[in-house]
Amino acid sequence: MDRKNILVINPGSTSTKVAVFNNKEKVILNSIDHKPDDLEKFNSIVDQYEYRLNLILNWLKEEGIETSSLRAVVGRGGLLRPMPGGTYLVTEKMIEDLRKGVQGEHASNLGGILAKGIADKEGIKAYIVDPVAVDEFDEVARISGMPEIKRKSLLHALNIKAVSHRLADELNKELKELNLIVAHLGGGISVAPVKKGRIVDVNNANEMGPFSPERTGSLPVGDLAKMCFSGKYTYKEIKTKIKGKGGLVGYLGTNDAREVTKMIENGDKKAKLIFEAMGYQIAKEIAAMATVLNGDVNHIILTGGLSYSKLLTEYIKDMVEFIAQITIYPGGDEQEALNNGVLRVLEGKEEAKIYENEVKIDD
Ligand SMILES: Nc1ncnc2c1ncn2[C@@H]1O[C@H](COP(=O)(O)OP(=O)(O)OP(=O)(O)O)[C@@H](O)[C@H]1O
Ligand SMILES: CCCC(=O)O
Repeated sequence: MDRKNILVINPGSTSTKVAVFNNKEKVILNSIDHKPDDLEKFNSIVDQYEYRLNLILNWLKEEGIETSSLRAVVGRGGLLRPMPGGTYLVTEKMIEDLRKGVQGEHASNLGGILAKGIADKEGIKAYIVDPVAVDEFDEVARISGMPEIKRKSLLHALNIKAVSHRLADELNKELKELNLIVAHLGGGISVAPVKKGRIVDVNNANEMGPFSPERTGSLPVGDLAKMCFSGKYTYKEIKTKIKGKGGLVGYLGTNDAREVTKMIENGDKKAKLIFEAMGYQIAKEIAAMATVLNGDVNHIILTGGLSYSKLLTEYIKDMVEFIAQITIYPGGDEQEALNNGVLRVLEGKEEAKIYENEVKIDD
């Protein structure tokens, strides 16, 4: 059979998004949703491997797509060791680290493992592209202010790199000619200065920067320390308050910006204040990243699900348009970004990186 298709696997906490591409053309796309009951029985994310693998293989069968038609398989990469961005071949060492969760557990740790599982059976290559552990920081950006704690690069690298490439293409420029600030506004928020294609700084989307639909972002540290030692909360409860029950969820009981917009339209003053505060913090972070680029900013990009909200984007625009022109790419398409990453390699525009050559392995 003619091997023409690329299988894309993007495992999330509540779904596994799958797609098949023929070159740039999306042949088919599906979101396989997982009920909480189905996932709760597993002790860890990697234990979900067989379960998610079978769902993907059954879906391919139902759609009449033979695995023998696949040219390559690509998965969303996870919390690996800090690494430069790019498209990576999935190697045994990478699989070992994805299984261990070297920087923690994340549903995307399964992406590379599932991709390699399917690719090996077909004797083809498996890849990951721009995982959340992409780290291209300037050294100065790692210093936190407390010697025991380092600033970490954990971010929506896949979409940030993808929209940066998209804007460069649309401007008919090379990415390495541009200085951009990209704000991915999703369930979590990453605001990154992209200097000639390199993400030289970013708020750690899990625990720093602006608050988001369900995360607190940065907090006054003294008050947080007091809360941690108040005896009222366990470590797990505090972690959930920071990520999961923070941000819009903490103040308004929902992580859905559409619901918040309805509340505001119905005259809810608290909802208006909180939503504006989120815009205010995002705008401040964008301006902070402009200083990282010494004010030499060609363009600001707003992307992610929240950037569908005109209310929010207009608020941000009003505060930061003095810095540079703003382009909005609502949503983002991670499946397309994964496919494009592999195509860049298959078409010889980029070389696939080898994980163990790019990261520091000291264990
Ligand atoms: N049409 C819309 N108008 C306003 N807000 C929207 C719209 N569509 C999605 N959102 C909001 O976008 C947010 C989710 O964004 P997104 O889908 O990018 O997040 P995610 O994929 O769950 O998480 P992440 O981007 O952190 O990986 C939610 O608050 C959601 O309500
Ligand atoms: C760690 C940042 C990416 C995410 O929120 O999933």
